[in-house]
Amino acid sequence: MSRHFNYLAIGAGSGGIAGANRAAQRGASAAVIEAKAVGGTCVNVGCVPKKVMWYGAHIAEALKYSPDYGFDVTQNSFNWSTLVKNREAYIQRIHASYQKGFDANGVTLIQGFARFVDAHTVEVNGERITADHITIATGGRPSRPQIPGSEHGIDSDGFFALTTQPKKALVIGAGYIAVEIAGVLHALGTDTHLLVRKDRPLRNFDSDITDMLLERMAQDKLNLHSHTEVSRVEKTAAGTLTVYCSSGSVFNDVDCLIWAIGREPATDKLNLVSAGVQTDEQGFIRTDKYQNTNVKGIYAVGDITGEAQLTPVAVKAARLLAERLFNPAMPDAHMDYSLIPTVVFSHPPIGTIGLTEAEAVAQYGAANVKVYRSNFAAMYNAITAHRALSRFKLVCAGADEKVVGLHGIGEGMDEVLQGFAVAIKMGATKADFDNTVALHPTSAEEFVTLR
Ligand SMILES: Cc1cc2nc3c(=O)[nH]c(=O)nc-3n(C[C@H](O)[C@H](O)[C@H](O)COP(=O)(O)OP(=O)(O)OC[C@H]3O[C@@H](n4cnc5c(N)ncnc54)[C@H](O)[C@@H]3O)c2cc1C
Ligand SMILES: NC(=O)c1ccc[n+]([C@@H]2O[C@H](COP(=O)([O-])OP(=O)(O)OC[C@H]3O[C@@H](n4cnc5c(N)ncnc54)[C@H](O)[C@@H]3O)[C@@H](O)[C@H]2O)c1
Repeated sequence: MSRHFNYLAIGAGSGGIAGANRAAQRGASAAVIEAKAVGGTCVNVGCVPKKVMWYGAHIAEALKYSPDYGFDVTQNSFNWSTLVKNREAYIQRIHASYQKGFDANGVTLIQGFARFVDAHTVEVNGERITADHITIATGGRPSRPQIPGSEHGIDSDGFFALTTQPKKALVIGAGYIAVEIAGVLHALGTDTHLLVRKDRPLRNFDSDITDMLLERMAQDKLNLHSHTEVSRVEKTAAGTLTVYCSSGSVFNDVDCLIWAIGREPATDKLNLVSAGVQTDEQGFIRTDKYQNTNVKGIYAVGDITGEAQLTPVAVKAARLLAERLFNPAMPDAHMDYSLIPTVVFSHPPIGTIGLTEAEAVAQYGAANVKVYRSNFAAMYNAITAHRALSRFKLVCAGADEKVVGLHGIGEGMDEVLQGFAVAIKMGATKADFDNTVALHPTSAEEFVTLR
């Protein structure tokens, strides 16, 4: 048995789905192969379940503030499994809507694990499938450290598989995932410890923003352990974990250890050698700006390319590739990887685009960089005993004070960023920000009233 398509995506995650649908909309016969669940990391074990958990944490925080708003509420319990059940039902609905989209566009979904046979052929479930154009969109998986007992921990996939709430959790790592999972667990009432190897999490972010994150973590009593690296994990007879660190500290009675130490590309089992596709030493498939790999007719998009590992990046790159291949009006379509906005769903959320202050100084020289910042109490917390600060910051460069970086941490920052990202992508200057009438009373207005 064999089939032929104009366009074939391997992996039905953010990039694979977006590219196959767009190719079909442009008249190509298109198929996508998925080994696990449609929607990939984002829908099943990433953005979507994470954001649902974050909203759950948000409600826990609102309950904490509610007495100051006049509510006399008795919270009897929090049922983790109800939250998980409703979250998974939502994910099932997303699966169904993807199938509807495939049906509407005429995309063929093939369930199974794909391996290359040659540059135009893949094999799945014993069937050979050929295509004029093949896009590798296989994403990645969580990494594990090579230390004794690491198998006693779980990773972000395991976190989303938890059906009961951990009592005492250790989250290891300093990136997005570690910060987000630790924040959710802490807000929902787990005794949470975030362990980072250096002084702080999110070290690539603007230090003014991470300073405020550290303040807010301390205020909320989330246990951050800096300069703490796990060296060994042991399981006790009682089933709990004892976690030993190279600093000498030991954590006892841990019932959940979560590794959030980065992700590795899923290229190892694809048999790329048969197709002649090269990877870098870490296994990522590097492409040119048109998503071309080193083999003609084979492309890569999304996390597998090692570029910014974000769903909208995978989606946009895949759609633009499909436009280039099948839309004669867009022969030069390609993704612009500059100025990608990003949000960390911490407590409160962080939003950022462009250069940090340190990066701007390195690029333009200190004399050519001007920074504006504001610390303020968002009105949400103005009447609560919990007086929490937000911090917003603009990094400007050159005589015309072009805004080259915008950073914020505070309630609502996740929603504030998108509109400002448009302005910055268009090359807005500080004067453009100043010329914009504020929206009052909001946190966002701070960005157009900075002095
Ligand atoms: C915990 C977590 C939270 C995240 N939160 C956010 C967020 O808030 N915002 C954001 O923008 N991004 C977030 N991300 C990142 C985002 O999920 C990824 O950037 C995005 O999913 C990448 O899409 P992709 O198409 O490259 O790969 P994936 O979504 O990983 O999809 C790859 C698919 O390929 C399949 N596959 C692999 N090999 C084969 C094979 N040989 N044959 C068939 N199928 C195969 C896999 O099963 C998978 O379904 C998060 C990630 C994680 C882990
Ligand atoms: N809100 C979002 O948009 C969002 C959320 C989650 C993930 N993501 C994407 O997924 C990607 C992966 O996230 P991530 O958090 O897994 O990776 P990451 O690369 O952002 O962070 C991994 C962290 O783990 C640390 N680390 C590595 N080895 C370690 C060890 N042995 N012990 C302790 N710490 C160790 C690293 O120093 C690094 O800080 C992100 O880069 C991001 O693009 C995005």
